[in-house]
Amino acid sequence: MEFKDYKKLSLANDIVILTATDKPEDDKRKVPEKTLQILLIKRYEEPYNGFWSLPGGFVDYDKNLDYCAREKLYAKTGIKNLYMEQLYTYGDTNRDERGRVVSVAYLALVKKSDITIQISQKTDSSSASWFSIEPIRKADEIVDVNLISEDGHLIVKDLAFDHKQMVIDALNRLQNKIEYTDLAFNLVPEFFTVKELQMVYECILGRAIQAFRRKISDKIKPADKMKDDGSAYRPAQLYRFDNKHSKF
Ligand SMILES: O=P(O)(O)OC[C@H]1O[C@@H](O)[C@H](O)[C@@H]1O
Repeated sequence: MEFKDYKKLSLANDIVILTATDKPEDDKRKVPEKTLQILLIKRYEEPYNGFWSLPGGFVDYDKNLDYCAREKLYAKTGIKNLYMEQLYTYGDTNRDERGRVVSVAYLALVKKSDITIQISQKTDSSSASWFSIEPIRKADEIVDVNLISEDGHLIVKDLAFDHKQMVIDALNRLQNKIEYTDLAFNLVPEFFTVKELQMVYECILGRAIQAFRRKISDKIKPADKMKDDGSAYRPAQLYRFDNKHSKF
């Protein structure tokens, strides 16, 4: 067969954008636990009209794949310059009823403080929203997920297309990579306490980590600052990422 004889496919990008944020905390004296959140977009057209979905879209014929993913992300959410890696390629023949659409999914990590303002500036910001992630694990693997709106009222169990599987795969990727890479530092501000960093690791892994300070010590360095939250307690030392050991 010649090139012209092969039927052409359509190509899409989808992006799993994750951030870590404080869980609502009753006891104001404690460092709040963290929860992972994901940015979803509401669809206002068929297929899956009215469903929540990952930000994404079709790849432009004349643009590079990674460039397109970043451009679509910016167009739909106002976010740019964030950590992003390819996750997986989703190619089931029936994944999109409009035709043969293969989607290359990306995992993006972002500090929430960097992007809140940009989202609120978007004209259609009402269609973009953060959801807290409640992973369902079997042994150590994440096998399903519930997504809960920030006010806790809406629980999303199904997403458009195969996007829920993309979310599950992204969470497993993050969980598997976090212990041997520096990925977690994309989810904390420039200055953080050891306890805050530990909470980020623990919410990704879904379990407590013993002797965390010792395990992390060669990746962080003290900053010339203390965290004073106004409480009667001693201010905590702030640290920053020490990227001399970075694998990136
Ligand atoms: O959002 P539109 O442009 O309709 O279509 C793009 C979507 O079509 C799906 O196959 C992809 O997963 C992507 O999210």
